[in-house]
Amino acid sequence: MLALGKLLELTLAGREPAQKIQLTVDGVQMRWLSEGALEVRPPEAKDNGSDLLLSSGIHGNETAPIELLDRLLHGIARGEIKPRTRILFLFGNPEAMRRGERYLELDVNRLFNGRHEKNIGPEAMRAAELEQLARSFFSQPGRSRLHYDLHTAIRGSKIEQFALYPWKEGRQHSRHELARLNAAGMQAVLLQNKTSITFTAFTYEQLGAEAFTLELGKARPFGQNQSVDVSRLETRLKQIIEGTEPPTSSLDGLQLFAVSREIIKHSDAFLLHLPADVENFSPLAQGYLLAEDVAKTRWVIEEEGARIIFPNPKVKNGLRAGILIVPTTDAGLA
Ligand SMILES: O=C(O)CCC(=O)N[C@@H](CCC(=O)O)C(=O)O
Ligand SMILES: [Zn+2]
Repeated sequence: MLALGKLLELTLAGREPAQKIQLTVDGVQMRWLSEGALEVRPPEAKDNGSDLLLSSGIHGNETAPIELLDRLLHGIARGEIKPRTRILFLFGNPEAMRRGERYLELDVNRLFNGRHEKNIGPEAMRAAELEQLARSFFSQPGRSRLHYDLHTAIRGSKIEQFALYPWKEGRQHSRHELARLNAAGMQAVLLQNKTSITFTAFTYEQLGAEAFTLELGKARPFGQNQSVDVSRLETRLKQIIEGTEPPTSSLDGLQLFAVSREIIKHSDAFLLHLPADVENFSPLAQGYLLAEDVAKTRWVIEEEGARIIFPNPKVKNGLRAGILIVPTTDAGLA
């Protein structure tokens, strides 16, 4: 296998490859751009005009998505997967990956869309670099742009695999992209309704990509991901990469949710009234006191059919400590 196919090994070892550009037997070019960043370019005659950004390791302890991208890269480097798309592979937070931690000082996925400029340290610099790599990758006009940022969650989930779809004023969510996610094994999609500071919010809002955060199961250390079944996503990604994706338009079985409220932790006095092992998508009854904070702030459930995802009272003050969601329909899709 070509040495550049071992991007994960290089990244975990903190090494730069001796040779920055390599060609596979089929003339596919692999180009190392920076730590944890590699571009794959098909021969011009094979290029189908699609640009695909695949990122993982934005949170260093979410290893199933890192292992998935590693397998895809190996397949390409061995000539077993024959790309017709341009691809940018990114491992988001290499130092956190080496330490097996979500982040070191700052959560990289809260540093996009301008936030890195208001912070200092290696993670703020990395977020700036990731923005630059994505901006440069998606700079070619006339090509389709798709970004999947792959994650696993801190806790178990009543719905194992789901996507979060960013929002931008004046732009409609795409039915076609949801059908694609359905075919890739996602069981639910959460439609955002305001701007955000995540990586996919940046590529969606500023670079015009279709962009999704994909949650694939529970976070576990390297080599312990047997229970995280990414087979349907992996198959779909290979098809997208090779330009052999079967057409699909079905949203059958796909559950849609809208954000009702983000629970923001304002102070160290923040209290979240949920058991530590509560699962994502757990239902919450109307009238339930979910959280309390300074100045007598109270979060009481008013919504019918409310559920909670990503509850986390340990986030830094000012950040989201959970998302309240409600069921929605496909009425607003384009
Ligand atoms: O399990 C959790 O609490 C967090 C899992 C995770 O990392 N999720 C992403 C979602 C990003 C988005 O909102 O699109 C995150 O919190 O960064
Ligand atoms: Zn994550």
